[in-house]
Amino acid sequence: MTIDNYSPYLAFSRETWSELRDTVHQPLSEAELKRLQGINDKVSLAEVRDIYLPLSRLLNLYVKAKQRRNRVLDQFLGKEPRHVPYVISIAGSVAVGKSTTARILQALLERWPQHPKVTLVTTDGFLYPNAVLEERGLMGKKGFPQSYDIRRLVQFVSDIKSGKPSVTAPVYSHLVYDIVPGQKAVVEQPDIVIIEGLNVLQSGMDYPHEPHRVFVSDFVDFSIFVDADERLLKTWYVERFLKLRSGAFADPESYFHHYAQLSEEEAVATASRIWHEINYKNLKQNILPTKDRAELILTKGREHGIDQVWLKK
Ligand SMILES: Nc1ncnc2c1ncn2[C@@H]1O[C@H](COP(=O)(O)OP(=O)(O)OP(=O)(O)O)[C@@H](O)[C@H]1O
Ligand SMILES: CC(C)(CO)[C@@H](O)C(=O)NCCC(=O)O
Repeated sequence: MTIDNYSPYLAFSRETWSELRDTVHQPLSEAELKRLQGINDKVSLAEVRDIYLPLSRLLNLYVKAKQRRNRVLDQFLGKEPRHVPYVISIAGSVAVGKSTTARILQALLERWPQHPKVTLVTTDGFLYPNAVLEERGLMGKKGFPQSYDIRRLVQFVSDIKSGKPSVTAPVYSHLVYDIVPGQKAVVEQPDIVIIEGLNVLQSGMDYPHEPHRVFVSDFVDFSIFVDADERLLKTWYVERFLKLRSGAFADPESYFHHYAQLSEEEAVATASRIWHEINYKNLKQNILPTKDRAELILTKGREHGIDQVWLKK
Protein backbone atom coordinates (compact mmCIF):
# COMPACT_ATOMS: atom_id res chain seq x y z
CA MET A 1 0.00 0.00 0.00
CA THR A 2 1.30 3.46 -0.87
CA ILE A 3 0.39 6.56 1.12
CA ASP A 4 0.96 9.70 -0.86
CA ASN A 5 0.23 12.65 1.42
CA TYR A 6 -0.97 14.74 -1.51
CA SER A 7 -3.37 12.17 -2.92
CA PRO A 8 -6.88 11.70 -1.53
CA TYR A 9 -6.48 7.95 -2.22
CA LEU A 10 -4.69 5.02 -0.61
CA ALA A 11 -3.19 3.00 -3.46
CA PHE A 12 -3.03 -0.81 -3.32
CA SER A 13 -1.34 -3.14 -5.75
CA ARG A 14 -3.16 -6.33 -6.59
CA GLU A 15 -0.92 -8.23 -4.14
CA THR A 16 -1.39 -5.94 -1.14
CA TRP A 17 -5.13 -5.72 -1.69
CA SER A 18 -5.51 -9.48 -2.01
CA GLU A 19 -3.76 -10.02 1.34
CA LEU A 20 -6.83 -8.40 2.90
CA ARG A 21 -8.91 -11.44 1.99
CA ASP A 22 -7.81 -12.90 5.33
CA THR A 23 -10.12 -10.35 6.96
CA VAL A 24 -13.06 -12.48 5.72
CA HIS A 25 -13.42 -15.44 8.01
CA GLN A 26 -16.13 -17.22 6.10
CA PRO A 27 -14.70 -18.96 3.01
CA LEU A 28 -16.83 -19.31 -0.11
CA SER A 29 -18.83 -22.55 -0.13
CA GLU A 30 -19.11 -24.83 -3.17
CA ALA A 31 -22.70 -23.64 -3.75
CA GLU A 32 -21.60 -20.00 -3.65
CA LEU A 33 -18.76 -20.65 -6.07
CA LYS A 34 -21.26 -22.30 -8.44
CA ARG A 35 -23.58 -19.33 -8.22
CA LEU A 36 -20.72 -16.93 -8.91
CA GLN A 37 -19.63 -18.95 -11.91
CA GLY A 38 -23.20 -18.74 -13.19
CA ILE A 39 -22.99 -14.93 -13.28
CA ASN A 40 -20.43 -15.04 -16.04
CA ASP A 41 -18.34 -18.04 -16.94
CA LYS A 42 -15.42 -15.77 -17.77
CA VAL A 43 -15.13 -14.44 -14.23
CA SER A 44 -12.19 -16.11 -12.53
CA LEU A 45 -12.87 -17.45 -9.06
CA ALA A 46 -9.36 -16.44 -7.98
CA GLU A 47 -10.37 -12.89 -8.90
CA VAL A 48 -13.48 -13.16 -6.74
CA ARG A 49 -11.47 -14.45 -3.78
CA ASP A 50 -8.54 -12.03 -4.11
CA ILE A 51 -10.29 -8.81 -5.07
CA TYR A 52 -14.05 -8.87 -4.61
CA LEU A 53 -14.18 -10.79 -1.34
CA PRO A 54 -12.05 -8.25 0.60
CA LEU A 55 -14.04 -5.46 -1.06
CA SER A 56 -17.29 -7.03 0.14
CA ARG A 57 -15.87 -7.13 3.69
CA LEU A 58 -15.00 -3.44 3.56
CA LEU A 59 -18.50 -2.67 2.29
CA ASN A 60 -20.01 -4.85 5.04
CA LEU A 61 -18.19 -2.73 7.65
CA TYR A 62 -19.31 0.52 6.00
CA VAL A 63 -22.94 -0.66 5.78
CA LYS A 64 -22.97 -1.72 9.43
CA ALA A 65 -21.52 1.65 10.47
CA LYS A 66 -24.23 3.46 8.48
CA GLN A 67 -26.98 1.26 9.93
CA ARG A 68 -25.71 2.13 13.43
CA ARG A 69 -25.63 5.82 12.60
CA ASN A 70 -29.23 5.67 11.32
CA ARG A 71 -30.37 3.94 14.53
CA VAL A 72 -28.68 6.62 16.63
CA LEU A 73 -30.38 9.36 14.62
CA ASP A 74 -33.82 7.71 14.94
CA GLN A 75 -33.26 7.31 18.69
CA PHE A 76 -32.24 10.95 19.03
CA LEU A 77 -35.31 12.06 17.09
CA GLY A 78 -37.53 9.68 19.10
CA LYS A 79 -38.72 8.02 15.88
CA GLU A 80 -39.51 4.40 15.05
CA PRO A 81 -36.45 2.85 13.36
CA ARG A 82 -36.77 3.21 9.58
CA HIS A 83 -35.49 0.79 7.00
CA VAL A 84 -33.30 2.85 4.67
CA PRO A 85 -31.35 0.97 1.98
CA TYR A 86 -27.60 1.53 1.72
CA VAL A 87 -26.84 2.70 -1.83
CA ILE A 88 -23.69 1.72 -3.72
CA SER A 89 -23.06 3.18 -7.19
CA ILE A 90 -20.85 1.73 -9.93
CA ALA A 91 -19.68 3.99 -12.77
CA GLY A 92 -17.34 3.47 -15.72
CA SER A 93 -17.19 3.11 -19.50
CA VAL A 94 -19.51 1.07 -21.65
CA ALA A 95 -18.17 -2.54 -21.63
CA VAL A 96 -15.82 -2.09 -18.66
CA GLY A 97 -17.86 -4.65 -16.70
CA LYS A 98 -20.10 -2.53 -14.46
CA SER A 99 -23.01 -4.96 -14.47
CA THR A 100 -20.74 -7.98 -13.92
CA THR A 101 -19.04 -6.20 -10.98
CA ALA A 102 -22.48 -5.35 -9.58
CA ARG A 103 -23.62 -8.98 -9.78
CA ILE A 104 -20.46 -10.32 -8.13
CA LEU A 105 -20.81 -7.80 -5.29
CA GLN A 106 -24.51 -8.66 -4.92
CA ALA A 107 -23.71 -12.37 -4.51
CA LEU A 108 -20.97 -11.64 -1.96
CA LEU A 109 -22.82 -9.00 0.04
CA GLU A 110 -25.90 -11.21 0.46
CA ARG A 111 -23.79 -13.57 2.59
CA TRP A 112 -23.95 -11.26 5.61
CA PRO A 113 -26.87 -11.42 8.05
CA GLN A 114 -26.99 -7.60 8.33
CA HIS A 115 -27.82 -7.22 4.64
CA PRO A 116 -29.20 -10.39 3.07
CA LYS A 117 -31.29 -8.59 0.43
CA VAL A 118 -29.35 -6.75 -2.27
CA THR A 119 -31.13 -5.32 -5.34
CA LEU A 120 -29.44 -4.29 -8.59
CA VAL A 121 -30.62 -1.43 -10.74
CA THR A 122 -29.20 0.16 -13.85
CA THR A 123 -29.56 3.72 -15.06
CA ASP A 124 -30.21 2.34 -18.58
CA GLY A 125 -33.94 2.37 -17.70
CA PHE A 126 -33.79 6.17 -17.56
CA LEU A 127 -32.66 6.56 -21.16
CA TYR A 128 -35.37 8.31 -23.16
CA PRO A 129 -37.24 5.90 -25.49
CA ASN A 130 -35.91 5.78 -29.06
CA ALA A 131 -38.97 7.72 -30.29
CA VAL A 132 -37.92 10.69 -28.11
CA LEU A 133 -34.21 10.33 -28.99
CA GLU A 134 -35.07 10.23 -32.71
CA GLU A 135 -37.24 13.33 -32.43
CA ARG A 136 -34.38 15.17 -30.71
CA GLY A 137 -31.70 13.89 -33.10
CA LEU A 138 -29.97 11.96 -30.29
CA MET A 139 -29.90 8.37 -31.58
CA GLY A 140 -26.13 8.71 -32.08
CA LYS A 141 -25.76 10.01 -28.53
CA LYS A 142 -27.18 7.15 -26.50
CA GLY A 143 -25.46 7.17 -23.11
CA PHE A 144 -24.58 10.90 -23.30
CA PRO A 145 -26.12 13.15 -20.60
CA GLN A 146 -28.81 14.46 -23.00
CA SER A 147 -30.08 10.92 -23.62
CA TYR A 148 -31.23 10.41 -20.00
CA ASP A 149 -34.30 11.60 -18.15
CA ILE A 150 -32.02 12.78 -15.36
CA ARG A 151 -34.74 14.31 -13.19
CA ARG A 152 -36.64 11.03 -13.14
CA LEU A 153 -33.44 9.16 -12.28
CA VAL A 154 -32.61 11.51 -9.39
CA GLN A 155 -36.20 11.22 -8.12
CA PHE A 156 -35.93 7.41 -8.29
CA VAL A 157 -32.77 7.29 -6.14
CA SER A 158 -34.21 9.90 -3.78
CA ASP A 159 -37.38 7.76 -3.33
CA ILE A 160 -35.26 4.68 -2.53
CA LYS A 161 -33.21 6.62 -0.01
CA SER A 162 -36.25 8.08 1.65
CA GLY A 163 -37.37 4.54 2.54
CA LYS A 164 -40.45 4.29 0.27
CA PRO A 165 -41.80 0.72 0.43
CA SER A 166 -41.93 0.27 -3.34
CA VAL A 167 -40.13 2.27 -6.01
CA THR A 168 -40.29 1.49 -9.74
CA ALA A 169 -38.06 2.21 -12.72
CA PRO A 170 -38.58 1.79 -16.47
CA VAL A 171 -36.72 -1.10 -18.11
CA TYR A 172 -34.29 -0.85 -21.04
CA SER A 173 -33.61 -3.85 -23.28
CA HIS A 174 -30.22 -4.14 -24.97
CA LEU A 175 -31.79 -6.65 -27.36
CA VAL A 176 -34.62 -4.39 -28.53
CA TYR A 177 -32.29 -1.36 -28.06
CA ASP A 178 -35.16 0.58 -26.51
CA ILE A 179 -37.25 1.08 -23.38
CA VAL A 180 -39.73 -1.80 -23.05
CA PRO A 181 -43.25 -0.34 -22.86
CA GLY A 182 -45.14 -1.38 -19.75
CA GLN A 183 -42.23 -3.20 -18.08
CA LYS A 184 -41.08 -2.05 -14.62
CA ALA A 185 -38.19 -2.84 -12.30
CA VAL A 186 -39.30 -2.77 -8.65
CA VAL A 187 -37.18 -1.90 -5.61
CA GLU A 188 -38.86 -2.94 -2.36
CA GLN A 189 -36.76 -1.74 0.55
CA PRO A 190 -33.81 -4.07 0.21
CA ASP A 191 -30.89 -3.72 2.62
CA ILE A 192 -28.57 -2.58 -0.17
CA VAL A 193 -29.21 -1.15 -3.64
CA ILE A 194 -26.41 -1.29 -6.20
CA ILE A 195 -27.02 1.23 -8.96
CA GLU A 196 -24.85 0.84 -12.02
CA GLY A 197 -24.49 3.19 -14.99
CA LEU A 198 -22.21 5.47 -16.96
CA ASN A 199 -23.67 8.54 -15.36
CA VAL A 200 -23.95 7.87 -11.62
CA LEU A 201 -21.09 10.24 -10.74
CA GLN A 202 -22.26 13.06 -12.98
CA SER A 203 -23.45 16.34 -11.54
CA GLY A 204 -25.57 19.30 -12.65
CA MET A 205 -22.61 20.68 -14.61
CA ASP A 206 -22.77 17.68 -16.92
CA TYR A 207 -26.39 18.53 -17.74
CA PRO A 208 -26.31 22.24 -18.77
CA HIS A 209 -29.37 21.58 -20.98
CA GLU A 210 -31.29 20.42 -17.91
CA PRO A 211 -29.88 22.14 -14.84
CA HIS A 212 -30.64 20.42 -11.54
CA ARG A 213 -29.22 20.98 -8.10
CA VAL A 214 -29.70 17.52 -6.62
CA PHE A 215 -27.60 14.67 -8.06
CA VAL A 216 -27.62 10.88 -7.92
CA SER A 217 -24.47 11.10 -5.80
CA ASP A 218 -26.39 12.99 -3.08
CA PHE A 219 -28.20 9.71 -2.31
CA VAL A 220 -25.24 7.37 -2.70
CA ASP A 221 -23.40 6.03 0.34
CA PHE A 222 -20.43 4.53 -1.48
CA SER A 223 -19.29 5.06 -5.08
CA ILE A 224 -17.10 2.85 -7.24
CA PHE A 225 -15.49 3.66 -10.60
CA VAL A 226 -14.31 0.74 -12.74
CA ASP A 227 -11.46 1.86 -14.98
CA ALA A 228 -9.35 0.29 -17.75
CA ASP A 229 -7.05 1.38 -20.53
CA GLU A 230 -9.05 2.57 -23.53
CA ARG A 231 -7.49 -0.05 -25.84
CA LEU A 232 -8.72 -2.81 -23.56
CA LEU A 233 -12.17 -1.23 -23.40
CA LYS A 234 -12.42 -1.22 -27.17
CA THR A 235 -11.36 -4.87 -27.31
CA TRP A 236 -14.00 -5.82 -24.74
CA TYR A 237 -16.66 -3.83 -26.58
CA VAL A 238 -15.84 -5.49 -29.90
CA GLU A 239 -15.65 -8.96 -28.32
CA ARG A 240 -19.06 -8.53 -26.73
CA PHE A 241 -20.49 -7.28 -30.05
CA LEU A 242 -19.14 -10.40 -31.80
CA LYS A 243 -20.63 -12.62 -29.12
CA LEU A 244 -24.01 -10.90 -29.48
CA ARG A 245 -23.81 -11.28 -33.25
CA SER A 246 -23.59 -15.03 -32.95
CA GLY A 247 -26.22 -15.12 -30.19
CA ALA A 248 -28.77 -12.42 -29.41
CA PHE A 249 -28.68 -10.68 -32.82
CA ALA A 250 -30.02 -13.88 -34.37
CA ASP A 251 -33.32 -13.18 -32.56
CA PRO A 252 -35.68 -11.45 -35.02
CA GLU A 253 -36.76 -9.19 -32.10
CA SER A 254 -33.25 -7.80 -31.93
CA TYR A 255 -32.72 -4.22 -33.10
CA PHE A 256 -29.44 -5.41 -34.58
CA HIS A 257 -30.95 -8.48 -36.30
CA HIS A 258 -29.51 -7.27 -39.62
CA TYR A 259 -26.03 -7.44 -38.05
CA ALA A 260 -26.40 -11.20 -37.65
CA GLN A 261 -25.61 -11.53 -41.37
CA LEU A 262 -22.31 -9.64 -41.14
CA SER A 263 -19.05 -11.44 -41.74
CA GLU A 264 -16.63 -11.40 -38.81
CA GLU A 265 -14.56 -8.70 -40.51
CA GLU A 266 -17.59 -6.50 -41.19
CA ALA A 267 -18.81 -7.00 -37.62
CA VAL A 268 -15.45 -5.89 -36.20
CA ALA A 269 -15.54 -2.81 -38.44
CA THR A 270 -19.13 -1.97 -37.39
CA ALA A 271 -18.41 -2.42 -33.68
CA SER A 272 -15.23 -0.33 -33.98
CA ARG A 273 -17.17 2.44 -35.68
CA ILE A 274 -19.90 2.49 -32.99
CA TRP A 275 -17.19 2.42 -30.31
CA HIS A 276 -15.31 5.41 -31.75
CA GLU A 277 -18.30 7.49 -32.77
CA ILE A 278 -20.40 7.04 -29.64
CA ASN A 279 -19.01 5.19 -26.64
CA TYR A 280 -15.39 6.36 -26.81
CA LYS A 281 -16.46 9.99 -27.25
CA ASN A 282 -18.82 9.66 -24.31
CA LEU A 283 -16.04 8.12 -22.22
CA LYS A 284 -13.67 11.00 -22.89
CA GLN A 285 -16.20 13.81 -22.62
CA ASN A 286 -18.56 12.70 -19.89
CA ILE A 287 -17.42 9.61 -17.99
CA LEU A 288 -13.67 9.82 -17.35
CA PRO A 289 -13.91 13.37 -15.94
CA THR A 290 -16.05 11.96 -13.08
CA LYS A 291 -13.52 9.28 -12.05
CA ASP A 292 -11.91 11.08 -9.14
CA ARG A 293 -15.27 11.74 -7.53
CA ALA A 294 -15.42 8.02 -6.70
CA GLU A 295 -14.72 6.68 -3.24
CA LEU A 296 -13.06 3.62 -4.78
CA ILE A 297 -11.40 3.12 -8.16
CA LEU A 298 -10.77 -0.38 -9.51
CA THR A 299 -8.24 -0.41 -12.35
CA LYS A 300 -8.50 -3.43 -14.64
CA GLY A 301 -5.81 -4.90 -16.83
CA ARG A 302 -5.88 -7.78 -19.32
CA GLU A 303 -8.68 -10.36 -19.01
CA HIS A 304 -10.57 -8.04 -16.62
CA GLY A 305 -8.05 -8.70 -13.83
CA ILE A 306 -7.91 -5.88 -11.26
CA ASP A 307 -4.34 -4.48 -11.15
CA GLN A 308 -4.85 -1.65 -8.70
CA VAL A 309 -7.30 -0.51 -6.06
CA TRP A 310 -7.57 3.14 -4.99
CA LEU A 311 -9.52 3.86 -1.83
CA LYS A 312 -10.37 7.37 -0.58
CA LYS A 313 -8.73 8.12 2.76
N1 LIG B 1 -14.80 -9.66 -14.09
C1 LIG B 1 -14.92 -10.07 -15.37
N2 LIG B 1 -14.25 -11.15 -15.81
C2 LIG B 1 -14.36 -11.56 -17.09
N3 LIG B 1 -15.14 -10.96 -18.02
C3 LIG B 1 -15.84 -9.88 -17.65
C4 LIG B 1 -15.77 -9.37 -16.30
N4 LIG B 1 -16.55 -8.29 -16.23
C5 LIG B 1 -17.09 -8.11 -17.46
N5 LIG B 1 -16.66 -9.07 -18.32
C6 LIG B 1 -17.02 -9.16 -19.76
O1 LIG B 1 -16.86 -7.84 -20.32
C7 LIG B 1 -17.98 -7.47 -21.14
C8 LIG B 1 -18.65 -6.23 -20.58
O2 LIG B 1 -19.21 -6.54 -19.31
P1 LIG B 1 -20.57 -5.90 -18.76
O3 LIG B 1 -21.70 -6.22 -19.68
O4 LIG B 1 -20.66 -6.28 -17.33
O5 LIG B 1 -20.21 -4.36 -18.93
P2 LIG B 1 -20.98 -3.03 -18.61
O6 LIG B 1 -19.95 -2.06 -18.14
O7 LIG B 1 -22.12 -3.28 -17.69
O8 LIG B 1 -21.48 -2.62 -20.04
P3 LIG B 1 -22.68 -1.62 -20.55
O9 LIG B 1 -22.41 -0.27 -20.01
O10 LIG B 1 -22.57 -1.69 -22.03
O11 LIG B 1 -23.96 -2.21 -20.04
C9 LIG B 1 -18.88 -8.71 -21.17
O12 LIG B 1 -18.58 -9.42 -22.34
C10 LIG B 1 -18.49 -9.49 -19.93
O13 LIG B 1 -18.66 -10.87 -20.12
C1 LIG C 1 -27.17 1.64 -23.17
C2 LIG C 1 -25.76 2.20 -23.07
C3 LIG C 1 -25.78 3.71 -23.28
C4 LIG C 1 -25.21 2.01 -21.65
O1 LIG C 1 -25.30 0.75 -21.19
C5 LIG C 1 -24.81 1.55 -24.08
O2 LIG C 1 -24.76 0.17 -23.92
C6 LIG C 1 -25.18 1.89 -25.53
O3 LIG C 1 -26.12 1.35 -26.06
N1 LIG C 1 -24.44 2.82 -26.18
C7 LIG C 1 -24.78 3.34 -27.47
C8 LIG C 1 -23.91 2.83 -28.56
C9 LIG C 1 -23.91 1.31 -28.67
O4 LIG C 1 -24.79 0.76 -29.32
O5 LIG C 1 -23.02 0.71 -28.07
